[in-house]
Amino acid sequence: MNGESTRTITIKRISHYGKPIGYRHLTEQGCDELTQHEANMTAVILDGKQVAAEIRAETAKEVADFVAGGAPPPCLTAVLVGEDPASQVYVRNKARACEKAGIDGRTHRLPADAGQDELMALIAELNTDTNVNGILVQLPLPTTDAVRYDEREILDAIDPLKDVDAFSPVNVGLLMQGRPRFLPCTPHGIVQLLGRSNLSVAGKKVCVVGRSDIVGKPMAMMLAQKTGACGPEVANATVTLAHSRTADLASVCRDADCLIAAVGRPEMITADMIKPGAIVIDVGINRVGDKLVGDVAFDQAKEVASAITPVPGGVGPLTIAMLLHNTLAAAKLQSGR
Ligand SMILES: Nc1nc2c(c(=O)[nH]1)N[C@@H](CN(C=O)c1ccc(C(=O)N[C@@H](CCC(=O)O)C(=O)O)cc1)CN2
Repeated sequence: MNGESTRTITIKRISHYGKPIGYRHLTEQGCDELTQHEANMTAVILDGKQVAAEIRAETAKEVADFVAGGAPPPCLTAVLVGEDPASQVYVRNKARACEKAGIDGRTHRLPADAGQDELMALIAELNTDTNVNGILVQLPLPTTDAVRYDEREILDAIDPLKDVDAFSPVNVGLLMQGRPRFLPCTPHGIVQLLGRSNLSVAGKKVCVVGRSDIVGKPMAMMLAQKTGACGPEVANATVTLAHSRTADLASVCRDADCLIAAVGRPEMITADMIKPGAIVIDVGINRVGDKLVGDVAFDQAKEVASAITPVPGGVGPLTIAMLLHNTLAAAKLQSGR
């Protein structure tokens, strides 16, 4: 053998919703690598719409069972301040998704210049309304010449038991401690997408780019938790939380087995920043002209990655699916059923 080490490899083909996703090479050393790249395939496209439809169907079934048990339909109230076109679309889509799942979806609209006091008064009213199980304030809040909202004060005012976005300090703290009440919708959607695609990040290096309260920070926290703390799907990753001030961002990204981009800068993650065979999750939704693009330069990234989410049709649809899930969870929590 000339002193050379041998490498016994078992190749296991894996798939995502019936489509071949690549191969796992199981070596003697116990190393488990996704090496679709070596197999000379372009990345599998992770279909967020399909996974979201599956989760929404499961939630609809659970809602029907809950109501059949004598409970009123869960009620989600969205608060939309101003007329931002994207926010209007998201709120409308949330209402439609609620209706399809058997959830009572309501929307309160306030003018952009309603002001902090009026918005705080509405939150106080919704907190005490026993018919309302979930409350969300659509973000971002508008800024006008006359009015600037204190977003933190508003999110802090939402009753944590009705906080289906999981943005309140109590729910953030519970997640941090590994005993979440509600999981924030976008990171939870990503965990579901990975888990349901049989993509494990346990023991792997994950780099989350972007430290927002909505995605980056909770995402990092969830992936680093022990098995079971944030659901059975994905945990035990070694996580790096990178951001705009990270030194040599490209090499930090390139070191990751799974790269999650949530920075809000169109196509800033280029192919040279991706480790061959890495899983790439694109959370960005950027409007460039009349096109919607992610934070990842998709066409070049898919030649390097083993699996990648598209924009649109990747992470976005999962956000609303997980919101329905949280609304049902809130209704169950409040009814004690
Ligand atoms: N209170 C909240 N505000 C915001 C959240 C949130 O989770 N809670 N997240 C985003 C907006 N958002 C939901 O509110 C959201 C964004 C995108 C999608 C989505 O399905 N995107 C589609 C593309 C849709 C399009 O054409 O614009 C996709 O990616 O395929 C759903 C929900 C900020 N605010």
